[in-house]
Amino acid sequence: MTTALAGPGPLPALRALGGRTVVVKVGGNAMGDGSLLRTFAQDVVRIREAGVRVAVVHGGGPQISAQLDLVGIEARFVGGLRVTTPEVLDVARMVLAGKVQRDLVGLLNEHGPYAVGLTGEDAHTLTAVRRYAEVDGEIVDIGLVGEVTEVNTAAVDVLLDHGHIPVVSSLGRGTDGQIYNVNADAAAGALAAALDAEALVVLTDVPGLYADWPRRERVLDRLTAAELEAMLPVLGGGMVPKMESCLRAVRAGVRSARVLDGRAPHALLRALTAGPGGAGTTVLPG
Ligand SMILES: Nc1ncnc2c1ncn2[C@@H]1O[C@H](COP(=O)(O)OP(=O)(O)O)[C@@H](O)[C@H]1O
Ligand SMILES: CC(=O)N[C@@H](CCC(=O)OP(=O)(O)O)C(=O)O
Repeated sequence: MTTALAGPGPLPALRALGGRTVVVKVGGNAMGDGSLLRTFAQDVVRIREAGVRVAVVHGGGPQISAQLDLVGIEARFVGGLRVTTPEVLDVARMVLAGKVQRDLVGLLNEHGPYAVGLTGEDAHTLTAVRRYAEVDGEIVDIGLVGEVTEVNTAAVDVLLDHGHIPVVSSLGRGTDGQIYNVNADAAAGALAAALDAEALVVLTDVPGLYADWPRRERVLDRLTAAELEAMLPVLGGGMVPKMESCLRAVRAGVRSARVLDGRAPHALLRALTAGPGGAGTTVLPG
C-alpha cells in the first residue's frame, strides 16, 4: 500500500543497512520550503522500504521564532540555546508538536502508512533536567531548556519493530513532570546513542563543518571523535550542538555521524549511500 517514488534510487547500497537503525535529524532551516521537505519525505520512505529502521527527530527553531514574532514575544538565544520562559515554552510546544511535526508526518504518509508522530514527552522517551548556558565562564539561567539525561526507547522501538517511522519532536520531560525545550540536535544524538544506531545523519543548511568559519572555503570531509573533541572549544553558533551531538553519538557506539546540507537534492539518500567524503562532514570513531 505505497505510492511509487519518482527518481533514481540507490537501493542496493541501502539494503546493506537492512535491519539496522538510522536516526535522521532535520533542522528548521533545512526544511526550507515545502518542496525540500517533500523530497526529504520521499527519501525517508525509500530508506524505510529498503528495510532500514529509520527514526526522524525534527527541529523548528525558525518556525518557533516566527510564531513568537506573531504573538509579540522577542526570540532570544544564549550560547545557541533559546531563552525559554513559560510563555515561550507554550509556543515552542505548539509549533514543534503541532504544525511542524504534523506537516512532516503528513508528507511522509503520502507515501505509505508509516509515520507516527510523538514528542520526547511521550512514554518518557526523553527525560531531561534543566540546562544552563555558559557565557565567558559565567553560568546563565536560560529558563526551561532541558538537557537529556535518560532515553527510554520503548515506544520508538515498538514503532520501528512494526515498520513505522517515528517522528520525534524535541521536547523532554523532567521526572517531576516539568516539560523542557530541548535542542533538536541534542535530542537526535541522545536518541541515536540509546538506539545503538548504525548512523546519525544531521541535515542542516550548510554543506558541512567549515574548517575556518566564518570563511566558507573548506568543508572538513571527515574527522575522528578525538579530532572533533579537540575542535569543539573553538566552534561557534549552530554547529556547537550539532557537533556535540555527533560526538556523543559516536562515543556511545554509533558507527558514524554526518552533518550535511539538507537543501541539496536527495541529500539524505546520498549520505547513506556515499562513503565518508561523499557528502558533508562525517565523524567516525577513534
Ligand atoms: N564551522 C562552521 N561550519 C558551518 N556552519 C557553521 C560553523 N559555525 C557556525 N555555523 C553556522 O551554523 C549554522 C547551522 O546551525 P543552525 O542554524 O542551528 O541550523 P539548523 O536549523 O539546521 O539546526 C550554519 O548556517 C552556520 O551559519
Ligand atoms: C533549547 C533550544 O534552543 N531549543 C530549540 C528547539 C528547536 C530546534 O533545535 O530547532 P532547529 O534544529 O531548527 O535549530 C529552539 O527552541 O529553537
